[in-house]
Amino acid sequence: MPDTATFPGPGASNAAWRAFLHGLPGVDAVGLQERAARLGTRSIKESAKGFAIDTAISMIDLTTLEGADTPGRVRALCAKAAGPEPTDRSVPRAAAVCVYPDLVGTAVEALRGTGVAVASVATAFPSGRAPLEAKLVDTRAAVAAGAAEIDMVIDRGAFLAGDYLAVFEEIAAIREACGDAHLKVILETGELVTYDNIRRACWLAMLAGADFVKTSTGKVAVNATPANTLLLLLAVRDFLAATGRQVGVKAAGGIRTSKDAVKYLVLVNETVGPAWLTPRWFRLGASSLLNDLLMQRHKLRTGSYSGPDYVTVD
Ligand SMILES: O=C[C@H](O)COP(=O)(O)O
Repeated sequence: MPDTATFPGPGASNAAWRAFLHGLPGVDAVGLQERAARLGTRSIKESAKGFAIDTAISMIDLTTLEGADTPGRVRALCAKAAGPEPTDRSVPRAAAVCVYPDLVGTAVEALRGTGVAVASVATAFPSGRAPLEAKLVDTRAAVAAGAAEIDMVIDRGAFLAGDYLAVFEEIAAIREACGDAHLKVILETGELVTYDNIRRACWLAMLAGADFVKTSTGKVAVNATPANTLLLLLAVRDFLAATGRQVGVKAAGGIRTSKDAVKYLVLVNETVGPAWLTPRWFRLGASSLLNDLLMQRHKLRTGSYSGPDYVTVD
């Protein structure tokens, strides 16, 4: 675990950042994948399944990030996030609804008084390719419209070119533009090529002020995986030990089944433990997971799957 004495201080040069990030311990890729796979096969007791499903529902950032999104679609999603099963009030609400910045106002209106947060992607999502000034405008607009959480994506081009200082400064500037809103930093792990790079990007984001580190946009070939999520969990654990500051983790992209969601909860429980096992510190970013969780919940309670009319279309 890195010592705080080795952290680059304010005004550190790119060379200092490079020395710090490349001085982090290398990732044992085979060991990481084996550990993630082993934890993924761990079964949970039948009695704990209901709790796990409800916990997963409460951790969802219910997401729609399509060019064809409409206010009507966002309102329907908000209704679903606030009351996933209208005839059963025991179903927990989702943690947040995640939308593009121009739809934040619609979501804020629809979710008022429900306790569900509005999250918005910003900073030229999903590519991250725009001038910093445009990214700041994007972020401020989303916050001004009422977003309580901003999901920013890092500039992978700068990171892969070794321009760590630029990535650090950009995250720090967006963190400042967020004001009271929480900042989730999307590393886009599927484009960072190596596990060592994922660990470096994660430390860079945490040191720049990220409230959450998030695996993926959901828009590339490889999104959340148990291995890259495990790597983030180990980093936030080490960061807490080194600095006393807790950072959340969001696994996002490609998580569609209850089985997968429960695997992520087992990963959290077995690595960083109950301190992260709440929506405050762990999220599942997903556009089409909720229905499967609702169907499994119904099966657990009644012994049979519901008919096709039981859940609304995602
Ligand atoms: O942040 C959430 C992701 O964009 C959702 O990805 P997904 O559509 O694969 O569930």
